[in-house]
Amino acid sequence: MRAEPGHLAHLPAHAPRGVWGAVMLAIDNRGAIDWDATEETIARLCATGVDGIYSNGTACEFHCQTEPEFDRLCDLVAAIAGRARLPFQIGISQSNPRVARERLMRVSAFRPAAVQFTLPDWWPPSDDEVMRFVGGLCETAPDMPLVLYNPSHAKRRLTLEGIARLRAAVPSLVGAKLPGGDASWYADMRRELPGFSVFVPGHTLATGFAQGAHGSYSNVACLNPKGAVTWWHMIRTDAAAAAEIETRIQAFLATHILPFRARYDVSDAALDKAMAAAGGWAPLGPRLLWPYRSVPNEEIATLAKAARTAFPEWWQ
Ligand SMILES: CC(=O)N[C@H]1[C@H]([C@H](O)[C@H](O)CO)O[C@](O)(C(=O)O)C[C@@H]1O
Repeated sequence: MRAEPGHLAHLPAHAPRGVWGAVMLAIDNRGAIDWDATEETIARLCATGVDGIYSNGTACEFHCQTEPEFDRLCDLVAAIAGRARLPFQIGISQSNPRVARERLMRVSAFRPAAVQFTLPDWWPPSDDEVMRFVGGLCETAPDMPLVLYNPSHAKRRLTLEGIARLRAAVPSLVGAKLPGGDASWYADMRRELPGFSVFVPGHTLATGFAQGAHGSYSNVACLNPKGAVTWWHMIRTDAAAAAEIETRIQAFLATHILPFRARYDVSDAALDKAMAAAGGWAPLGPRLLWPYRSVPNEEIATLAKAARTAFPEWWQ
């Protein structure tokens, strides 16, 4: 069974939907955060028509930020998104659960639309510990909508049934950011999580939406936020055209992006930032914070050309 085309309408009003753009950090030649360029990047992202922006996902290198950097970035994101009247989410994710809880306490003051969190990560938490952790986040900020970020590289992966149990116990859990799956995964998702916002990877959004997903914290928006927004509109109005674009996106990733993993031994954050640098919509290079490796600068011009050849309509 396919999902109702109107499945977005079945979400509660405050649940996230659509294409959200990742805040990414501009890094200077010495390896420090370039705050001016980062500010400019966030402002440009806000002007692209995305449904919202979020900071401190993987692409934002949350795992490498110090606490003062985290606070400064939250301040910046809240100010710029506020000025643009755009919803924003902040990730409080941290492998140390007590530090994550402290981040949650501090960001509540900025009134984000929701907060994203990963599970405690050094020692994989048991079911009971997961429940205590998420319950504790809810106690810390009872009115804050929570979004679980449980990617495929998380040390503890929850099943859809596990997420449903968590949601039953913690009603402020409104959504999750998940790797998605095949048709049977989506069938399980529709059964287990009705009215719950499920976001899937950017390059699978057309097939994901057709099967009941509600949006994406999107890698396609790293490459070209306006293009990702146009595509999202198409996904809801012209499924055949949207599927054709998805085929092109996946071919582009397979041919031009994923090979960087083996060639340079880089992380997903490095792939996202290489795409952003090639997209050229912001003063952003491919460099990551220490100690992570990046796609070398010399690759960006070739990648930029490949992107414009693959999606000429996005750079007109
Ligand atoms: C393929 C894709 O869209 N990847 C995106 C992922 C996934 O949305 C998430 O891991 C769920 O699979 O989130 C990010 O890492 C993040 O939040 O910074 C950005 C990245 O571009």
